[in-house]
Amino acid sequence: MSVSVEQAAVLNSQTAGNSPESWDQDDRKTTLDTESPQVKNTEELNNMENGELTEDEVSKHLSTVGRSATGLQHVYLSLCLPRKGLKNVSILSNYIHLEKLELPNNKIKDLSCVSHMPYLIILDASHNEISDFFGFQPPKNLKEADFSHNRISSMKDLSAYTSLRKLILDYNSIGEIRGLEKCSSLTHLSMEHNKILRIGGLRNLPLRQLCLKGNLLKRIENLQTLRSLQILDLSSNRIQSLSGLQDLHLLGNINLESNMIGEIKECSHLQYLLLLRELNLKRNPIQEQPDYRLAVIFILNHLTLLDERPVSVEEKVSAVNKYDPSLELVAARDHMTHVMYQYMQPQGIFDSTLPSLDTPYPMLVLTGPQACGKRELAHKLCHEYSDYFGYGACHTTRGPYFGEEDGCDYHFVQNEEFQNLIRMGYFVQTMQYGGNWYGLSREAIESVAREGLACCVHMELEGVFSLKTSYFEPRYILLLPTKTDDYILHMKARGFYTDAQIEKAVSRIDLYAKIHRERPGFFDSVILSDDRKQAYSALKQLIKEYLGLEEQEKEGGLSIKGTPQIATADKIHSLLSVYNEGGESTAAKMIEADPTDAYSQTYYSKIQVRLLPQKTSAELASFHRRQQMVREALVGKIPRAYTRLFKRHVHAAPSLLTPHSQSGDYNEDSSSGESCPSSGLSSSAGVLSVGSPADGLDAATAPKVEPLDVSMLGQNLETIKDHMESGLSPDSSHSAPEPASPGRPGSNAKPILPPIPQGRKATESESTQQLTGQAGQVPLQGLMAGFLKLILSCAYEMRPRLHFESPAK
Ligand SMILES: Nc1ncnc2c1ncn2[C@@H]1O[C@H](COP(=O)(O)OP(=O)(O)OP(=O)(O)O)[C@@H](O)[C@H]1O
Repeated sequence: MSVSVEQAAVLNSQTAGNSPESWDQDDRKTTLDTESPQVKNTEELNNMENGELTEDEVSKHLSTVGRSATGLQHVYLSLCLPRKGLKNVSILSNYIHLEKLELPNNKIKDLSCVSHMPYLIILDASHNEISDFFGFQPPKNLKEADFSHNRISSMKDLSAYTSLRKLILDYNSIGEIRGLEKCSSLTHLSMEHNKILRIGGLRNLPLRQLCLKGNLLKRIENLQTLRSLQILDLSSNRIQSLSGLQDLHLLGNINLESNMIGEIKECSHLQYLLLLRELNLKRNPIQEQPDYRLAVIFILNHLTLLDERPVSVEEKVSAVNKYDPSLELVAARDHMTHVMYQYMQPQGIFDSTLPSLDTPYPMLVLTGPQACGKRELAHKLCHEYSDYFGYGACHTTRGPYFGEEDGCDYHFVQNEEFQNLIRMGYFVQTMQYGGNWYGLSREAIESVAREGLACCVHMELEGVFSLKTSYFEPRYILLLPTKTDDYILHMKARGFYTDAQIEKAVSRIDLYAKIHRERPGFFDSVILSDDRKQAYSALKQLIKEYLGLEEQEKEGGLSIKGTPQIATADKIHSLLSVYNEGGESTAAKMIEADPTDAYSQTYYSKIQVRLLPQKTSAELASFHRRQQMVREALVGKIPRAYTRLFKRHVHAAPSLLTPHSQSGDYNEDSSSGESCPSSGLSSSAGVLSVGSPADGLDAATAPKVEPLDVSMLGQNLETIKDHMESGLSPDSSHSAPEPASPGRPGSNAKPILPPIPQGRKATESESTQQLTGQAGQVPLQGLMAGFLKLILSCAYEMRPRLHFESPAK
C-alpha cells in the first residue's frame, strides 16, 4: 500500500509542530506523550509500550517526498524512527515505496517487513536485537545496510545482494566472514568487534575500505586479491606480522594500532606500497625498538602520517642519513670523528720529506672491490719501486688469513684495541667492511714518509671518500674487474669467502663503475684488473708516468732501481722553494729555474693552475706567515712569548741550519708583535718573500727565513753527528747562551733543533734523517704544545694542495 500525498498530508496535520527532525534530535518520547495528549489515544499508548509501531507513529516520521519508482505517484521516501523502543515493525510492510529506512536504537528482532520494500536503498538497523542476518527477501536495490550492534552470530549467503555497496556489521558476534562472494558491488565492509579468527571469504571483492578492528586475527591473510583496497583497519587484533599486505598496491591508509607487531623489519612488507601515506602502529611492541620512528620512516618513505603524527621533512632526511647515508656523509662523519679525536691528543709535527707543513704526504691509493687484486699489486709495486713507495699497512679487526703476517699485510688487532685507537686519534680514516673494522693510521703513512717514500695503500670506496675529505691528497687508482665470472671464480679459489661475501663484493663492482661513470676525475686512473699481469703492467706504466721515470729512462738510461729517493724529494723541495719565494709568477720562475725539466714544468704549472686562482692576497699572506712559523718551529726557534715567560733552556741549533742566525742577528724582540702564539698570525704578510724582514724585525738585521736546504744539511752531516754523539748540541760552538732576559728588545735567541722524539732509537741513519729533514718527528712537550697546535690547526685550516704529479700529464 502506498501513502499518497493526500494521506500523508492528513497524517501530517495530526502531528503539526512535531517534525521528524525534532524526534531525531531528542529522545522526547515521554515529553511528547505528556505534552500532546491529543495525539495519544489509549490504544496508541498501549502499542508504544508493547514496542509495536503504529501508523500514526510512522506518519509522524516520514520525510522526503518524491516520485515513486513507477513514477506515477508522489510518496514519502524516508522513514526515520530512532530510539522508539520498537519491537514490532511489521506494519512497515505497507510502506513499499520507502528508499531509506532508519530504525536505530530499538529492540527489533524481526525485519522481514523489508522484504516488501523493493525500492529500499539504505537500511539502518543498528543497535537492535536482530540475530537473523538479513532475515528478509533482498530488495534488489539495497546499497547500504547497517546491522551494527545486533546479535548476529553468523553470516548467510548474500549472493542476491548484488547492489550492496556498504555493509556494516560492527559489534556482533560473527566468527567467520562468508556469503559475500557474489557481492560484486561491495566496496565498504566493516566488521569491527566481532569474533573473527581468520580473514577469508573476501576473494576478488572490489572493497575499498575494510575494517576488521577488534577481532581475534593473528595474521593478515587472504587479502591479496583485494586490489582496490585503499583503507584497511586491522587495529586491536593479535597480528604479529605485516606480511600479506605487500600486494595491495592501492593501500593509502593502514591502521594496526594495538596489535603485536614487534620487528621493524615487518615494515618492509609495506615498502612497495607506494601510495601508502598513513600508518598507525601505536601500542605495538615495535614502538620499543630503538629509533623506531626513524627506522619506519626510512623504510616507508612515502608516509605523511605515522601514528597519527605528521612525518616532517627533517625526519625523512634524518632517517636517510641514519640508515642509508650517502658515501659523502659516511666520509664526512668518519673524517669528523678522526679529526676530533686527533685534536684531543697531544700534537706532533711530522715533517718527513716535506718542504712545508701544509704539503700533503705523497700517497698512492689503490681501490676497488674486495679481492680485485689491489693488495697484491700494492705489495708488488712497493717491492719493485722500493725507492719510491712504501706499503702502508692498515689496521684491521679481522683475523689473519693463512699466510698473512701481522704488520706486513695488516696490523691485526682486537676490536677493543681498534676502538681505543680511534679514540686516541690514531686513524686518518676507518671503515667497517664485512663486519670488521679497517683503519689507516697516521703513523702508517708517516712511517713510510719518514723513509722519504710515498705511501701506497689499498682500500674500499668508502675509504677513498673519507680520504678525500681529509687534507691528504693521494692519487687514486681504481682496479676494476669486468669479467664477473672470472672474478667470482678467483674469489672462490681463494677459499676465504662465503657466498654472501662474494655476492657483496660482486655487487660492489657496479658501485665502483657507477662512481667512475658519474664522477669523472674521481679516480685518477682506472685499470682493469681481470688479468693481474696486465693490470700490474698498466699500473707500472702509470707510476712511471707519475714519477717521470719514463723520461729519465729514455734520456739517461737511468735504472729505476737504485734511483736515489732523494731525487724525488729534492725535486719537490726545489720546486717548492721556487714557489715559496715567488709571488704570482712562480710558474714562470719555476720554468726559468729549470726549463729543461719536464717534470718541474708540468708539476708546477699544474699546481699554479690549482692554487693561484683560488687564493686572495690575504690568503697568500696568511700562507706565507704560516710557512714562516712552521720553518721557525722546524729550525728550532721557540715562540718568544713562551721563552720569555718560562726562561727554558734550549739547545741551540746547528748554524748550518740557520745560516742567517749565525751572525747573531736572530732577533728575539718582544716588541715584534708575537707576544702570544696567535700574534704570529696577525703579523704582516710577505715575511717569506726574499729579502723581506721577518715580522717585527728590523729590515737590516732580520734573518731571511728560507726553506730548508737539504743538500747543505747533507754536507755538514758529519759535523752534526759528531756533536750529537758527544752529547753536545750540534752547534754549541756557534751558539750564544740564551739571554738572561729573552724578552729584552734586541736580545738574541738561537734557534733550536727539534728534539729527537723520545723512545726513538737515534741510529745513525735516523739521526741523519732527522737532521736532513727526512724524518723529523717533533713530539710536543710542555710549552711547545700550544704553539705547535696552533701551527697544526693553521695547516689544517688551509688544506694543502701540493702533491706529486705526473710530468706526463
Ligand atoms: N683502511 C681501510 N679503509 C677502507 N677499506 C680498507 C681499508 N683497509 C682495507 N680495506 C679494504 O677492505 C676490504 C676487505 O679487506 P680484506 O683484507 O679483509 O679483504 P681481502 O679479501 O684480503 O681483499 P683484498 O685482496 O682486496 O685486500 C678490501 O677491499 C680492502 O682493500
